[in-house]
Parts: sequence; structure tokens; C-alpha cells
Amino acid sequence: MTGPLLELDKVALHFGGLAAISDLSISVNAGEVLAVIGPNGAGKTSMLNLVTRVFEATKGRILFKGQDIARAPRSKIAHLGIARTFQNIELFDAASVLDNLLLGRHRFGAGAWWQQVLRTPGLTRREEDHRAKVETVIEFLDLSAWRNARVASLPYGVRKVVELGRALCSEPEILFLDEPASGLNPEETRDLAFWIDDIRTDLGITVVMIEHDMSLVSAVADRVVCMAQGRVLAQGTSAEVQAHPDVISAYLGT
Ligand SMILES: Nc1ncnc2c1ncn2[C@@H]1O[C@H](COP(=O)(O)OP(=O)(O)OP(=O)(O)O)[C@@H](O)[C@H]1O
Repeated sequence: MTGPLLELDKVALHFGGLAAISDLSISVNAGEVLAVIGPNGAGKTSMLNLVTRVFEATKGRILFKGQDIARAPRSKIAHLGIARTFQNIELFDAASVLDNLLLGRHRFGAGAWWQQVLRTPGLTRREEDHRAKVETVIEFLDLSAWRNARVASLPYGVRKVVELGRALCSEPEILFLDEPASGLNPEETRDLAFWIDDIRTDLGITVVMIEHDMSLVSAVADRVVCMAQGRVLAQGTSAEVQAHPDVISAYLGT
């Protein structure tokens, strides 16, 4: 594939009279960790909600591997290989860690109804494949101690890891993380930095991370985009973006 893995091309999103995103163009290269930073209300989560089709762009194109997905059905997004986590963790609290992770496999299907009724060998094989993949994710994220625990009983930091695990179970090509470090203690944030690096290096998954914690951004991002008022204000390395005068003014509100 030539060109970026994902490209937002002059995208806009309006809520009534409010322009949450205006003329936004961002490229994501395969294999990179891109951090998106910006002050509150800059449009970072809206951008992610456009790519994952929670919202529909008012204008512009969103190209994933060259295909415009700006108006694709929401149900198609996971099938294309795009996964995400949420700012406010979205898991099934009453279910176990294992069952939540198995839900991450839904894009690969549960088998036709007749296979389920007849318990065909094909279905059994498919279920075994799902279990095996989930076990690799449990090992990768060091979740084995929590495998059978109900999500509701888990500490906040572990729930965040489970949500990351569920996204990985869908074997995405690109993974969006919405404020992955929020609510984590320094040790958990350090673990997260290692995992993000391993997700890119060992699993070959491209990562786009919306994050306020600049220590995490500096530790893992190859490139940083700073958004403000629904647009790109600056982009470059973490050091370049943090030193940019427009970025400093946007954070100071001047
Ligand atoms: N569903 C919605 N309806 C109306 N306005 C919305 C909606 N979602 C977001 N907005 C508005 O769009 C703008 C961008 O919000 P968004 O949540 O994308 O910013 P953000 O950069 O992610 O902020 P934060 O860092 O605080 O999460 C804000 O003015 C917000 O109030």
C-alpha cells in the first residue's frame, strides 16, 4: 500500500451551529504511534468518533487504506480492522474478563445458526480459535489473575487494561486509544507505555492515542498532532509541538 494508512481530508463536523471540527486534515502512517493532544474541547474525541462512525462527517473524506469510510455503516468499522477504547470505559460490568474479551472477537462471527444448533466441527474449531486468541491477549497484558473475575469487581486500572485487551482481541490494523492514561497511577502509566510500544512493535498495530499526559506522549509517540478549535494547530515530534508558540498559547488560553 502506498500513502497513509488513514487520512482525514478536510473533514468537518457541525452540531447545529457549533463547528466541533473544521477543515481537519490528519494523516496516520502504517506502523506509527501518533499522539493527538490539545486543550479541552479541541475536537479530539469528535475526530475519533468520526473515524469510528459514532458521528457522520458534515464534510470531507476519511480514507482508510484508500477507501472512503466517512459514510460507511458503523457496523462495518470493526470489520475493516479499526478498533478503539473509550474515555469512559465501556465494558459489560456484570460479565467476566474472559467473556468481555471474547466479545472482542465478534467481528469474526459466531457461526451460522445451524452450526450452533448442530455444534458442527467447523463451529467448534472457530470457538477454539477465538479462545486461543483471547488467551494470547490475556498473556500479553498480564491479565491471567483476573480471567474469571467480574469486571465490576476490578480496580479501575485493570478495567482499562481489559478494555485495551478487548480491542486487541479484534486483531485491528489501527487502534485508537481515548485518554488511555487518565485515572491511572504512575506505575500503571509506565506499564501502559511498554504495552503501547509492544502493540506497535510486536503486534504490528498502528496506534492513534488521544492523551493529555505528556510524559506518556513523549515516551511512546513517534509524532504528535496538536488540535485546537477543531483544527490542526501544530504537528511534529513531541518536543517540537510542546515548544510551538501557538500550542503554548492554546493551552494558556491566550
Ligand atoms: N454530541 C455532541 N453534541 C454537541 N456538541 C458536542 C458533542 N460532542 C462534542 N461536542 C462539542 O464539540 C466540541 C469538541 O468536543 P470534543 O469532546 O471532541 O473535544 P476534546 O478535544 O475531546 O475534549 P476533551 O479533551 O475535554 O475530551 C466541544 O465544544 C464539545 O462541547
